[in-house]
Amino acid sequence: MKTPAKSTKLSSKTLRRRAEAQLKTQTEIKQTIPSDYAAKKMIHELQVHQIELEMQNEELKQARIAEKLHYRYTELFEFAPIGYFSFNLKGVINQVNLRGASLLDIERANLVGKQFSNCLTAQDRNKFNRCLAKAFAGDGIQSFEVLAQVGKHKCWLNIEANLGITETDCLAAVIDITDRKRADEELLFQNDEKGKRTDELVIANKELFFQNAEKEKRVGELRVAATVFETQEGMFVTDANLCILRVNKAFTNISGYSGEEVIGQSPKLFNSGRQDKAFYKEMWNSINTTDAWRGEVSNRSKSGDIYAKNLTITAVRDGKGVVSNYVATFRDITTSKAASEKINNLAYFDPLTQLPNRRMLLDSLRHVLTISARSNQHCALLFLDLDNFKTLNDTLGHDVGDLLLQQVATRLTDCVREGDIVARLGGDEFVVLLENLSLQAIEAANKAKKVAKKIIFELAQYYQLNMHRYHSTTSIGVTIFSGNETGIEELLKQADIAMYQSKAAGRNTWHFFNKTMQESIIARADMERDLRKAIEDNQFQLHYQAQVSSSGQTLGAEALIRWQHPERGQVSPFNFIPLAEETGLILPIGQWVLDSACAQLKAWQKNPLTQDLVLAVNISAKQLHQEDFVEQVKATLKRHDINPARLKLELTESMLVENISDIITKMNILSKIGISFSLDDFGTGYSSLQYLKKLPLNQIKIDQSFVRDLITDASDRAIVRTIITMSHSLDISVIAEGVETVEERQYLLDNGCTHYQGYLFSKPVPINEFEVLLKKG
Ligand SMILES: Nc1nc2c(ncn2[C@@H]2O[C@H](COP(=O)(O)O[C@H]3[C@@H](O)[C@H](n4cnc5c(=O)[nH]c(N)nc54)O[C@@H]3COP(=O)(O)O)[C@@H](O)[C@H]2O)c(=O)[nH]1
Repeated sequence: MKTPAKSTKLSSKTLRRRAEAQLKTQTEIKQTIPSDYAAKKMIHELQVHQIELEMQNEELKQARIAEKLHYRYTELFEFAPIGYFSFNLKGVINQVNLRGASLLDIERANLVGKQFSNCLTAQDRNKFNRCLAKAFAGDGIQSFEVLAQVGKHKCWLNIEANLGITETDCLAAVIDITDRKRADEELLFQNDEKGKRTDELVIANKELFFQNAEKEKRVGELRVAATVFETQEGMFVTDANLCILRVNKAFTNISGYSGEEVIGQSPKLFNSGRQDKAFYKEMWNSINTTDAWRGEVSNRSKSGDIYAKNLTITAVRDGKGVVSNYVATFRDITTSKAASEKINNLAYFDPLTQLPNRRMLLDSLRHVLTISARSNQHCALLFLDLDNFKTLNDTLGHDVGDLLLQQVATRLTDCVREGDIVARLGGDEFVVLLENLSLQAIEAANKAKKVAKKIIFELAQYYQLNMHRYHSTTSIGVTIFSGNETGIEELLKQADIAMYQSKAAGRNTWHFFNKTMQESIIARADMERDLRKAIEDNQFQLHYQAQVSSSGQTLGAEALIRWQHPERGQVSPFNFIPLAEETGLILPIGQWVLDSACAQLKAWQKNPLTQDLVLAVNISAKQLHQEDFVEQVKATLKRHDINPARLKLELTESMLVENISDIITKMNILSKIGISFSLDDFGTGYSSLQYLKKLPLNQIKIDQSFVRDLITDASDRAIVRTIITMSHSLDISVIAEGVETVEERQYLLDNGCTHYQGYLFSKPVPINEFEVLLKKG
């Protein structure tokens, strides 16, 4: 601490001068100055001296105040409760108050001139030096805590250091914060302890919570166990000796036995006798080795009824691993079993005949193919289709049809060995699968042939269908196979193809499948595909063949369709019309022909040379049997606005077998509006004079098969003459087709046939050629 500056005593000269200066400013003193010089001077001297005295007094007074202040300040400095230090740049103590020295417990005199950092613990010395340097650098007050080595003790000091006013030293206030530090540490420790205790409390809480949860769980488990025991499933518990200890309500419901009736008894009480010893042996084997068994058993209820149940037996072991109990749970599956059997039946059996259905057949075939692949045994697949079944259904009704199917099923089953499969595919189609016929294909075929013959014979026997005695036949296709090289669908197709051959061969017979037959079927499928495309792409054309009178005049023409196939060239109607009829494609084709013919008639109507020509159009059975056939024809006529008298529809004899009354009605309607009818291929079919009379026919066409050998064949001549005579007697005009020679024409003319069609006059030709011929006359 610096000593305050002492009051410097004024020199007498200075004092005199100041007193003189002050006297000049004191007017009241001047007024009292006497006029006498000496007196004046003395008074002046006295006055100056008085002022000098006053000034000295004042100076003394000020010095005393300063001294007092100094001591006060020193007192404050020395006895302040804070240690004050002054350090130089190197950290050497310049000054220190008493508190500072006592903080470090070192005599003040021993501190001044020493490094302060020497009083600190080694680890805090750098910290002190760093902070001191910052203070000297003018970084403001540096506040930091250091640990000082005070004698044998350590003491925490808080230092606040700042650069002094002179900037030559650094002033620092130092306080002992050891107690606070300890209190902090204590607090920290206590907090730590508190934290630890809180953690322990949390753990304890958790443990308690877990214990409660466990308890809850166990209570819940017991509740669940109790509930489970009383579920829909029957349950009983036995001891290790199979003595029943407990049963649940469902047990009583299912078995009919109350708890009292069975507790203490053995489960043998429920035996139905349907399971043999081996069954139980296997069951106990499983329980003894795996502690469980699951399966289906039939048991006897108290009432004596047998019921099926799904049973699970579980062995319960005690802590030592010894079986203490057995728990049996079971469900009555009598109803669900019956239901699943029913479902299975519906899925795999035909409900009408109870025979396996298509799905079951396919499954069986798959199995047979696998077995055959291993054994090399030949098997046979017979595909059956009842002949004219549709007619029976249509005439006597479906109920009667169903009766026939049922009886057929029984007869078929009787025709084959046990193990062979008879299945119904649907409708009137059945399949017979004959297994393990022979290692030799020939022998297998012979055996299959025998079965096929037997089936043909048995199915051809009379059936009693309610009130009706009915005769039916069947067509069979047979394919022989061995191994699994040919797929299931392929085998069915082969047998089907063979069956169609039997149909084509007149029905009521059997045929073996052969490759040629398959090829023709494939060709037919190709043709059908092409025919559909032909309709879409309009690949058809009409050719016209003249119909002439005995004088050679062209009365009209027959429109004959031609198919210009993009790859095959011209396809004959002989090849595609039958297929079109079978597939129904004849309907769009027939309509196209009718439309084209009418369009041609419309064109002819405008020309005097052609306006009287009659155009004959072939109508197929399918077309004629359409319900709206009449409307279609009328609409076509209207669309083209042509005279109906110029249109002639050619029907064939064979078309007149079915629904004759409907045909007559249709013909009559069309006939009334002027359309004429010609009966084609006459003599080749089943001609009944009976219906001939009823039909509104305008013309009969003698089939070319009778004309072809007319000159050489007497019977053809006789037929032709008969047809001509009959036509005349029915007052129907007659035309002969296929007239190729003058002799044929002459014979026909000589016998009264005056209209002809044939190569002698013209082949069927395109319209432009036909019109050229017309012009030529
Ligand atoms: N439903 C429809 N059937 C049609 C249609 N167009 C033809 N057909 C029928 O196709 C069969 C074959 O007809 P096509 O090959 O045209 O044969 C006809 C004539 O070309 C042939 N013919 C005529 N004259 C002679 C002859 O002197 N010699 C000889 N070898 N053949 C001759 O006869 C067939 C005429 O048949 P038809 O109808 O019976 O008068 C045939 O059955 C056609 O009916 C059609 O558009 N729709």
